[in-house]
Amino acid sequence: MINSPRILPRPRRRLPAARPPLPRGAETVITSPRILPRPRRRLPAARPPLPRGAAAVIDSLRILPRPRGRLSPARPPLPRGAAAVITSPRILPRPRRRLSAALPPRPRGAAAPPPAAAVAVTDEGGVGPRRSFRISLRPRVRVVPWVKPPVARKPKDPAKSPRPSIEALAAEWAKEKAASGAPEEECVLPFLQKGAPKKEAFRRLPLPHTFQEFSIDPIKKEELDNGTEPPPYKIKIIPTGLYWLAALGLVTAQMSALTNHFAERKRLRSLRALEAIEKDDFVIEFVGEVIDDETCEERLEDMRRRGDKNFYMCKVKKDFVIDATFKGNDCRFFNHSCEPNCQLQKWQVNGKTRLGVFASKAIEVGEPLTYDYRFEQHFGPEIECFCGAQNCQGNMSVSGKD
Ligand SMILES: C[S@@+](CC[C@H](N)C(=O)[O-])C[C@H]1O[C@@H](n2cnc3c(N)ncnc32)[C@H](O)[C@@H]1O
Repeated sequence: MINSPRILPRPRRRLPAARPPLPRGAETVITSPRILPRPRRRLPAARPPLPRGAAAVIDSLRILPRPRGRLSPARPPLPRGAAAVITSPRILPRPRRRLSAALPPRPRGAAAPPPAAAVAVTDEGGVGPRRSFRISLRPRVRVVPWVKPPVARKPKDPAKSPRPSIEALAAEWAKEKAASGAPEEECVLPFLQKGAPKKEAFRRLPLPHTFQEFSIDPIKKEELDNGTEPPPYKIKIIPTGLYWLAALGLVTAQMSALTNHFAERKRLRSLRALEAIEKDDFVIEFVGEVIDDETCEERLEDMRRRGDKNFYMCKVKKDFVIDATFKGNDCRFFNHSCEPNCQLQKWQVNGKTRLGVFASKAIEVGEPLTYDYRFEQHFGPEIECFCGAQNCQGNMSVSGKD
């Protein structure tokens, strides 16, 4: 499992210089995911220069002055039980020297920040659900480890029996599996095997996916229940070989059309595996706001009017649309592929319908994670498909179905 973000070299093509270059050694902290627009041209220079050393909190289109004390104390905690809201990226100041000085030091002996989830988001540009201005990621940009804020725990209900541990559930699962006649080696859970990364138990659930297993994922559940923000998505910039070819002067008219095509592809934010995933493994749950058809239509209309290109809705059934536009987890970054390595499945868990992504083949570390939207009920206009698969259908028919 890769725990630290790898920032790969910036592609050759220069990004629009809408933003002045960061001073040497400056760092930017990306603390929460935000799908940024793909500005066609330069953004209007309406943004006044920040005063020296000032930090900006970007919340939609408003640039707020930095509060005196902590970075964003103005944001009230979410109500209990509310889903974690992914609303805005917080850009920390561009300090003259080291950014880390601006962050509170980790107390002695404190645990290291939590490792990455089983998946990482790579930013190759993208169009977001809300208009904002572009954040230029420069080669020196570094993702600073996220320190989990203290969790507001719910008081325990003494009447409720304590939740069984993962190990207890695993033992129960192994017993069931053995009873079903499975060979001995299949009755051992991968994450309990010697040398297996401990975190795996909490990030992904093993085979087979009983309802019980599907409904336990303590970390994900906690993120959704306690109203804290989920960990930031790791951003990687993947260079495209085509830019090197372009630099070598091999660009013909056809070639430039191809480059444009790939430049389009490059803008796709994608999700990559941070650990090897076996076939049929549970990868992640598709979560978001559950909205009815009417709200869904309204939101789609808003998005069309704004010219949004990325859609994050998935229709489960009538009046049951999961919208990960404003609230969601890494699952919202799964791209479509005509030759996917995952599959979105509908599950009934304790009487509730839930969506889970499962690996449809063995997946290597670093591989982009995809599923086929055409077999799922995804929304959005019919758009050209950039999946690059040999059997690519050319477009994604992603209109909603009942
Ligand atoms: C659920 S989002 C996936 C994450 C998205 N790439 C992003 O940057 O946020 C779905 C959107 O991604 C884009 N997308 C996903 N797969 C694509 C593909 N194969 N070709 C073109 N666009 C794709 C489409 O704009 C689609 O509406």
